[in-house]
Amino acid sequence: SNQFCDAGIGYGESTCGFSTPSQSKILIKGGTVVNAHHLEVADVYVEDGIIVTVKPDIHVGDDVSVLDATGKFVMPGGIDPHVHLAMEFMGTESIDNFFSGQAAALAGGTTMHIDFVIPVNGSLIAGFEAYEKKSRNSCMDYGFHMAVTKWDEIVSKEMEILVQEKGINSFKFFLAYKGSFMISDELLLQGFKKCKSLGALPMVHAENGDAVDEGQKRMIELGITGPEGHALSRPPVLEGEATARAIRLASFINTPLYVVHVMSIDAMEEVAKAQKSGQRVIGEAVVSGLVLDDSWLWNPDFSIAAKFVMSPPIRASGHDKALQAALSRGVLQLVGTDHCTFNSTQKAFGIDDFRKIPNGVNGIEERMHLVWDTMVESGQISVTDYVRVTSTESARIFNIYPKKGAILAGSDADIIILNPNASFEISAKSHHSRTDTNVYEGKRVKGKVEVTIAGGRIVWQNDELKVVPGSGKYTEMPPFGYLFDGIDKADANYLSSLRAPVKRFKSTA
Ligand SMILES: NC(=O)NCCC(=O)O
Ligand SMILES: [Zn+2]
Ligand SMILES: [Zn+2]
Repeated sequence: SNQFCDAGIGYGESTCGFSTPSQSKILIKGGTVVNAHHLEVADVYVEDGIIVTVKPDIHVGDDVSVLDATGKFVMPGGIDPHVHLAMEFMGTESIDNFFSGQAAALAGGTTMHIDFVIPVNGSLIAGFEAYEKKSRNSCMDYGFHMAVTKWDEIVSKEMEILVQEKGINSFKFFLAYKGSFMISDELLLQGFKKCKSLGALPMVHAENGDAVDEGQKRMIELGITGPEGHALSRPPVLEGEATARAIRLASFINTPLYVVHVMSIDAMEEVAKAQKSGQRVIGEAVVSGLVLDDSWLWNPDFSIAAKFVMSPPIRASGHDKALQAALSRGVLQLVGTDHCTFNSTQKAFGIDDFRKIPNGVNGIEERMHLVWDTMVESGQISVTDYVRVTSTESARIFNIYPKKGAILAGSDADIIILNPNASFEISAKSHHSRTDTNVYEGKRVKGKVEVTIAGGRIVWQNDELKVVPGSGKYTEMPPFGYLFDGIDKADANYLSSLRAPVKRFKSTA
């Protein structure tokens, strides 16, 4: 049997679905091909993992697998910019590893994700090496962000090595999780400066960790120890404060900034305000923030309530709709998931104390469907905007466009075929994640990814996965992406304004 055949994962039938797909030539016929800037009815011809031609009426020989996409949308595979597979966190490890999480992703139309490397004892390089091992059984392409959790000359040097030699172009700073990942403003400033000098994008988890700590103590003193205490202990004002602080410090350094998982109106409005003043701030939505509300946290069944515990918390009804509107207005530019799954046993670590419930929800498999159903089916965004927020914008921000995020000649053959007329119900019974629950349980969605092609192979078709461990490639992401264009000119203008000579005289009075 295959060493990756993991009991509890239903990949295909008796074989675990590990028949090696052999289609090296594929023609997708008659679909509506959608890119972020344009949509047209055309055929797409793929050979050896690369898109060769996109135009109407392509004719091919018998050695080519033909897929009929008439009446369907042919789009770039999703890129999930925010994922934590096999993450050691809160005394345990998130249960989807690189293989199971990616298999789930592929079944849901996502063909690439960017994961967060966590340092080992503060060492970035040791963390990177650990993640190289974790990701060896990958079945789809992936990239890495790097978290920075302490500061010294070694860390600074390691950042250089990671950017210049290891294909990393983004660093995440946690303003929350006091006592573990949280960093000070001093470190944040040093980190921002270093990122800017390397052309790497700083990212922040924006919640005030000191205040969260205080809020948690307050809840425990009040005797509120259940999952609702999680939301009550870290209200939107703490997300708004940290978002504003990070944005203003980024402005002071004059670096672009990426705010991960914007979960509240408070944080979203800070992002909007900064953008309005011309600051380069990216706001990332996550699916849970767009479609869920916090009422679940008051569910009397602990195992139901606990599965919704993530940070920043899922907010009261109203924040979800406001975040959807922000996504359609362009205040939030892209959608991730923060997929970080813990099963019921792991969640139960916090049965007597919400502070011990491992934080995180699923979503890597559901994101493409939920964004389609919530945003496109409702008429809030166009089909081209759907491609932009689920794929293209990630590729542009992390500087891998148009290799990823486009259906263009020369791009990687990461493609989905979505049937807008099909619908299905999301359930832990049928999902492909290793976790035993699903925060979207029972939700019916319109629109279904019927085919996923990753790296030129058909990996998802007829509700069956054919995935190969080890077939996913690490995707290096070069520094100085588009967000850095012109930053040097702004700096030069600023410096020359400081050095404008002041004609000064000495007062004799
Ligand atoms: N979000 C969450 O609850 N878990 C993953 C770690 C993080 O992104 O903060
Ligand atoms: Zn976070
Ligand atoms: Zn996260």
